[in-house]
Amino acid sequence: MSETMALATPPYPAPLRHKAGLLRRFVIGWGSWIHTLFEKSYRMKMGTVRFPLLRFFVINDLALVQDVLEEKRCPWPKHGLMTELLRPLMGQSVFSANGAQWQAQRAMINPAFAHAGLGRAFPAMRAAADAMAEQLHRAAMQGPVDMERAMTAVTADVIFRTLFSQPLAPAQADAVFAAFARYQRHVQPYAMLRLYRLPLLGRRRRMARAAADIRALFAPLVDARIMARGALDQMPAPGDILDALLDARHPHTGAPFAPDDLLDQLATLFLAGHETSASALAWASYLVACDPALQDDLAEAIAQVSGKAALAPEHLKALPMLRHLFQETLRLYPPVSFLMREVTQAQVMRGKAMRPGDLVVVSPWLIQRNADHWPCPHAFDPVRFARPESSTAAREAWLPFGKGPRVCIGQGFAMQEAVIVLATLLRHFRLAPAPGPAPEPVSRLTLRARRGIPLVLSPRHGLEQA
Ligand code: HEM
Repeated sequence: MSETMALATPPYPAPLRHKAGLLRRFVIGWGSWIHTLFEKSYRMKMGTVRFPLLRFFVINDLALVQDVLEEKRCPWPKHGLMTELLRPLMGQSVFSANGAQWQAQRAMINPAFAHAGLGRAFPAMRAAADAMAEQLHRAAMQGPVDMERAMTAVTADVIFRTLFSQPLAPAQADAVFAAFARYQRHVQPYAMLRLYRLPLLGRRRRMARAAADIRALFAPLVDARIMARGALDQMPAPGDILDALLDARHPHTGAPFAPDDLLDQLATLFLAGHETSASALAWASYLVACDPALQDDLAEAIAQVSGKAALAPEHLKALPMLRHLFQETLRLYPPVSFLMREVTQAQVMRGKAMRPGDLVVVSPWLIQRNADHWPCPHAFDPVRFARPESSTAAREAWLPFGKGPRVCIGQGFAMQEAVIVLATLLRHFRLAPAPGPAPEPVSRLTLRARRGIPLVLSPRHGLEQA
């Protein structure tokens, strides 16, 4: 395997030599957070960044990270700025709510989420991955394929099937991709204008329009399901997440979700459930495209494990290297690169005085690229996840899904989905980077590539299932 070869360093923005001043940070931060980082950001235990509106404390020290994310000493709610950035898309849902409201929502969603139990979700994931392969065979004949778009289509299809028991049409998936890209384009300047206390220049309206385009997908499906449940008492319910959300009751009041709240939760599960996975899968396909030896080893392992049979749950267990590829991708390109929390009590951390309202940033991007935890931190080395000496780092300094009570509800779902999608992709195609510049990661709400991730896909005859 590629273990003995020199390790490749996939693209990331060259850190600035020194911390940028207010004006420079505004200009650079307009397009992407990670471009404002400077060399010391990748080494320091804790740093401070001042904006006219807010002070940010960036915490990389693992003991402090645990203190914040585990909330053992005091509450560390999601910061109001983050809630504001997400509100048009998700309302006040389980991703952004705090305190008792969040607790009740999570309690109502947890059983709904058991409906996405991994065994149960498997067929939906496999069907979406097979549909992806079919579409990609057609698309690949036209030239390089943008993997960001392709991975959005398949992950949106997976979550749609799990939520609503029906596939998402490719045209709908494209519309979601375009609307979310518009949202991302406006949200980053919005955040900068807010932080600098400047007029928002219509950004809020444009974000609301993009969000409405995405949310419009759901209302007709909910209405149709409610009617069907009323009319067809005798018919078995599909038993998907929508059914479970309709049956969910508030732990104290016994009330169901109000119609708007239900839409907020559906939009949240849809967006959190596909945008992040799409980003990581697009980077994973790029990383493997740049390592032909690894790619051939993986394709051979998939063929050995499953032959030409349809993928089954037991095949996934026998493909640890595919899992390590995805873990390493999430280390290098965490889709949620910054977690934001609010200081609720005045306190001192590493000699820095914090006041209520200050913003604390825990950054998977920085922690997972810190040389104190990871040797050759910017290099692509999936095998590191197989080495016993990485186990402490993998436990403590690998947090693409967050940690503590607010840890991602879909972690197991995402890992299973990734292995199915990557196995299907590698079974059908040999991947190579398209000619032209390497993709450039930019981080806004999620981490994406500035101009997409184009790959050349050549059919691998003989390995795809019969
Ligand atoms: C590679 C894929 C994924 C990544 C990297 C990811 C990452 C994250 C992270 C970092 C958080 C915590 C944010 C914070 O602490 O501020 C989170 C929360 C969440 N994620 Fe994921 N996620 C992924 C896939 C999914 C999937 C597939 C679903 C649903 C099907 C999902 C649903 C959620 C929800 C509902 C929350 C909010 C949990 C709460 O606050 O109680 N995510 N995710």
